[in-house]
Amino acid sequence: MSTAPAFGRRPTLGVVGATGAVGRVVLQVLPMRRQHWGAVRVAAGAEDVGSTVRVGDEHLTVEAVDAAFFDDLDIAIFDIPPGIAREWVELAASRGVVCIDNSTVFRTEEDVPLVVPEVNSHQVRDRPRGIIANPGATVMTMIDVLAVLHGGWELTELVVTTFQAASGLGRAGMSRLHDELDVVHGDRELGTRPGDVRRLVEHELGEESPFPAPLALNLIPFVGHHAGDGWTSEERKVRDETRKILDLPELPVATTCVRVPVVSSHSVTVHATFARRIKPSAARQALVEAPAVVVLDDPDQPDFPTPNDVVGADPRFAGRIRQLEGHPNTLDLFICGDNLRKGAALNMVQTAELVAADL
Ligand SMILES: NC(=O)C1=CN([C@@H]2O[C@H](COP(=O)(O)OP(=O)(O)OC[C@H]3O[C@@H](n4cnc5c(N)ncnc54)[C@H](OP(=O)(O)O)[C@@H]3O)[C@@H](O)[C@H]2O)C=CC1
Ligand SMILES: N[C@@H](CC(=O)OP(=O)(O)O)C(=O)O
Repeated sequence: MSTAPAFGRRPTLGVVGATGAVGRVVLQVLPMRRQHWGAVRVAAGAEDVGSTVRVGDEHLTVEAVDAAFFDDLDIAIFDIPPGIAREWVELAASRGVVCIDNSTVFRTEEDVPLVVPEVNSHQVRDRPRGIIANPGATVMTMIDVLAVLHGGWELTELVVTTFQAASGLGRAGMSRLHDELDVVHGDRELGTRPGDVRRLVEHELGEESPFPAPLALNLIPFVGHHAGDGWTSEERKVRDETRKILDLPELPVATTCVRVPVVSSHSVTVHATFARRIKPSAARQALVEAPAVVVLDDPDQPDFPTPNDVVGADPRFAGRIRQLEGHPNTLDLFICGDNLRKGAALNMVQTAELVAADL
């Protein structure tokens, strides 16, 4: 569809990859926000075509992704693997569909905005190619918080460690973690001898896995692939996407990305340095006032966020806010957020709504 919807007609939304880990959450988020849309259509890979998915009370038939699918759409959300995203997104955009893509493919391209509505909503209009990129879930976990702190104290340096859930690798990641947990269940000696978990998991499930090491009873300090100089692709993404969203192209960002045996919800520790002196109490108050952030921070209770406690929730949850003695321009904190929800699906739907309001 190459023209704006007729006056009074609500736009038609397409969800491509509707049966995946993120796509399913898009369909869960939509019923509460259904008033923005006319028809909703869904598409996925061959194995799901013809099946039915639900958006609230509506039952939608999954269509094939082909040129015809894009004919009647105004806006499309893409939650498909990066290897096929460029082809379909560019085809849809060439047919006048405004595309919001969740893959890594367009995020660092100069003429594609990378949008978080709470941080840089104005950029949805600056889409010369008709394409808007959605940030990775890891950056989404911390970006609202960083934007608030940057607004108050001017960020000059970041040191980040991530604790990423299995669902960051979609359905395949969640499924593998559950399979491994089934295998390690019940043996209380397991984990006490070097390599015993790896031997058992590989013996029972084979060596082929979406993860580069066993995840059950373990953690993996390597997410993505090697991107040069010892950094992983995920660590480069955290740096590049953070710089682009905050418009700080030179910001030093040192990240260590770690996969942990959590089903869903990413967490990060942040050690941030600012141009101005920052008091933890003032930072806490600024975060309490931020609409998309919830502060859970009382060391005496103790009260802090954990990934499992926040799964399924929309906000980012911040806690453990403190400062290194003698370093008044720094702040340390811990943040959790559902990587499939605001980390991916909800942010895309909110961005689509901004576009829809303006068509
Ligand atoms: N999981 C996360 O935390 C995040 C993921 N992302 C990105 O979002 C995208 C989707 O991720 P996720 O939901 O985790 O992935 P999943 O593997 O869980 O789902 C992939 C979806 O894409 C569909 N698909 C696969 N191949 C094709 C094809 N050839 N043609 C059409 N549809 C196809 C699948 O349908 P079928 O099963 O029928 O093949 C499925 O609906 C990826 O680009 C990922 O990098 C971004 C941020 C966070
Ligand atoms: N890569 C993240 C999930 C994510 O944000 O996807 P992307 O690769 O599209 O940035 C993870 O593995 O946890």
